[in-house]
Amino acid sequence: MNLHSLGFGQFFMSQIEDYEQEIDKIARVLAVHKGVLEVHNGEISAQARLPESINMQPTVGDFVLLDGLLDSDSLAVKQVYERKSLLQRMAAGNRSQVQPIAANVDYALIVTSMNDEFNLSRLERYLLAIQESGATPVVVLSKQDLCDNPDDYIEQVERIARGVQIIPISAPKKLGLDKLLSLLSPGATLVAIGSSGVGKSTLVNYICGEDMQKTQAISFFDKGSHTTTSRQMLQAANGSLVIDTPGMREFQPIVQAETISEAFDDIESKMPHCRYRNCSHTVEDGCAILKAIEAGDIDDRRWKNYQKMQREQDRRNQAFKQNSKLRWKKVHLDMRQRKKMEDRS
Ligand SMILES: Nc1nc2c(ncn2[C@@H]2O[C@H](COP(=O)(O)OP(=O)(O)OP(=O)(O)O)[C@@H](O)[C@H]2O)c(=O)[nH]1
Ligand SMILES: [Zn+2]
Repeated sequence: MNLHSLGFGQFFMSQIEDYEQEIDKIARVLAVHKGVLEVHNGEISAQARLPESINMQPTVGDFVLLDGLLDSDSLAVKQVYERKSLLQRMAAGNRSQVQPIAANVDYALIVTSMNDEFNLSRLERYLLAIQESGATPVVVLSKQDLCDNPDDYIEQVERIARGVQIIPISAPKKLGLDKLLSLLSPGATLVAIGSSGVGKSTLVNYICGEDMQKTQAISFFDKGSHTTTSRQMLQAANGSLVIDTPGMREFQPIVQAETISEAFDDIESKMPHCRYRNCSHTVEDGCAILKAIEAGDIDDRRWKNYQKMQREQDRRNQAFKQNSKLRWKKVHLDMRQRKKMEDRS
């Protein structure tokens, strides 16, 4: 066991300035608690403090440089390495704050159950966030044992997620496990995301093996003292790394305009065919979108979701702009204040 068995590779090596100095002080973040990180270097785990002056806020899956060896008494994070991928969303409740979910993920499993919980618009939103993150999305359709028509669900997903692997599973019937396991390779990182109760933790236990706690090389912190409200990384018996996340009630992905355009190309490619250049696609005669919806070429649901994501993107841009304006205002005020003080002295 070493850092490489935790997914450390060339991408991170190339960021190391002084190999001899740094390599023994690098670790991966297993969990984040208030101001304290649980880290592991493939051999031992440790806790590290998070100074306020850090270059970026670490999250589960990050590789960090510490200020000492992992067996030191008191450790702090010195640096967070650039990420291979970063899954994030807008914080629920605070519409101008970005919340990282997991870093350096290879596969992001969107878990959704084949029952009333199933929601294509939400799935679309998860898919866009993953596309933006740099990870590969996989759709896991859970609770197949409770469903009479799994093929209906699979077809619906296929329509909105072209080229994305779809894996129907049942934990009690042990269906789909082989397909899931084929994604796992030593050092690969997976994250499971989705609403509460869809079976993420069940899936993670399923992947990691029932007797995970015993077989695992990574010794995990006492689960009893941390509630399942926090994200954490576990290691499966075959050496892949799996991140469990708490259910998300509200999911606003952070996506660039280009990502939206790419994902909704079926919609945007019709817009130039509207009769009027500035068509609002609401009431106009000769609107290609309205026509396509009417003809059933575009799903009304998908159109609404597209519009919602566009609106959210506009609002985010506004909020970010506002934030940076405020920051600059403060910088200028500080500067003026300092100048005054200097003038006086
Ligand atoms: N019948 C059936 N039940 C399942 C399956 N997977 C999970 N469950 C059950 O669904 C319930 C919720 O499963 P969890 O794994 O805790 O769901 P979760 O997504 O981790 O939920 P949160 O931790 O709240 O986000 C549990 O009672 C599981 O036993 C499945 O494939 N079939
Ligand atoms: Zn139009």
